[in-house]
Amino acid sequence: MEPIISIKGLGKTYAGGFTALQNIDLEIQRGEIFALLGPNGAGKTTLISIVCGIVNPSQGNVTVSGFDIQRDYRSARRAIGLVPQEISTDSFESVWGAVKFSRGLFGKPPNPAYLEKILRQLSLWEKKDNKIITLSGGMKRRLMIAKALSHEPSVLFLDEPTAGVDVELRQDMWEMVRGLRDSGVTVILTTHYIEEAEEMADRVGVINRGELVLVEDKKNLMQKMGEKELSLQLPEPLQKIPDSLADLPLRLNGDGSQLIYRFDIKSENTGIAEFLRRLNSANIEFRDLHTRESSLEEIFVNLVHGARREHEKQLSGETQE
Ligand SMILES: Nc1ncnc2c1ncn2[C@@H]1O[C@H](COP(=O)(O)OP(=O)(O)OP(=O)(O)O)[C@@H](O)[C@H]1O
Repeated sequence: MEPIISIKGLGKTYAGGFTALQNIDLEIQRGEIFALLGPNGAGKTTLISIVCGIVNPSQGNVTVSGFDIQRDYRSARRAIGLVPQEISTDSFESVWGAVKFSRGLFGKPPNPAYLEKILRQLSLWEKKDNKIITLSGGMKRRLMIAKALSHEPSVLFLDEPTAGVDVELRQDMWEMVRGLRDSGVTVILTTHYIEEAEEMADRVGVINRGELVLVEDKKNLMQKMGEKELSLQLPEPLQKIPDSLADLPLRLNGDGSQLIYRFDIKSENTGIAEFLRRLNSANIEFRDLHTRESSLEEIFVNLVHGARREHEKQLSGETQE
């Protein structure tokens, strides 16, 4: 199936000469939730802004729903709903008035039944006649989404949808975004909360210093890059790792009551059987054991730090030449 968004060879150098994006190739499939992760200043907003036609690219092409964002700007833009980071609405407008107005901006004929459907989906129907100023922060955020959906876009961009939102509301937002995806909307979100990507995304893209360093199915990513830990609960805490086990990838937790063995999920031989045999020979007993996979956060930190180290190495190489 043709991707809903196709980005080829995209680059952006701002007027001052700063290159914010380079060589970005990315395809977004219809109906997926794609999370774009990256540290501050990595280029996430620049990328979204180009796709939405707010910033002009310096190189490359982007199509949305088959429309070139520069040649067919209006058709491409019509296919997109954008929820920016900042809440910006006319406070004295009613909820209903705001979504109706947003739809009108895209030249769409009125469709009260559709607007009712999205307000109900976003749990805002009861508030349709309320002035925006009377809504809670969470409701205002949902209203921003309703406005972005008002012209029936096929792709929804959410820039940091839950920044500064409390845990409970964040879970509600996640639930709601999944509901949108199930109703056929493709969702692309940027986030600093790795758990958000871990929780919601079908695929993850990591952007660092303007380069897309990785695009991967979330499940594969966690399997491919992740490590696992086997923790043994000890009946008697250990002061230190016994010398006879010193060559193994082991560590103790803070009070010595857990012995933690780290292994690679990809590896054919995890070494667990050997580890347990040697534990027995060392007369170390355990009460309980469990395994844990490394989180997306650990993977992400490794990736970004790894890339930074590589970059610094290159720079120091250049200065030595
Ligand atoms: N109009 C501009 N002129 C010059 N440089 C800019 C402009 N807009 C952004 N930049 C620079 O481009 C880089 C990428 O910025 P961008 O806002 O895309 O990052 P981001 O990944 O969205 O960051 P954050 O997570 O902090 O929102 C930054 O170094 C930023 O300073």
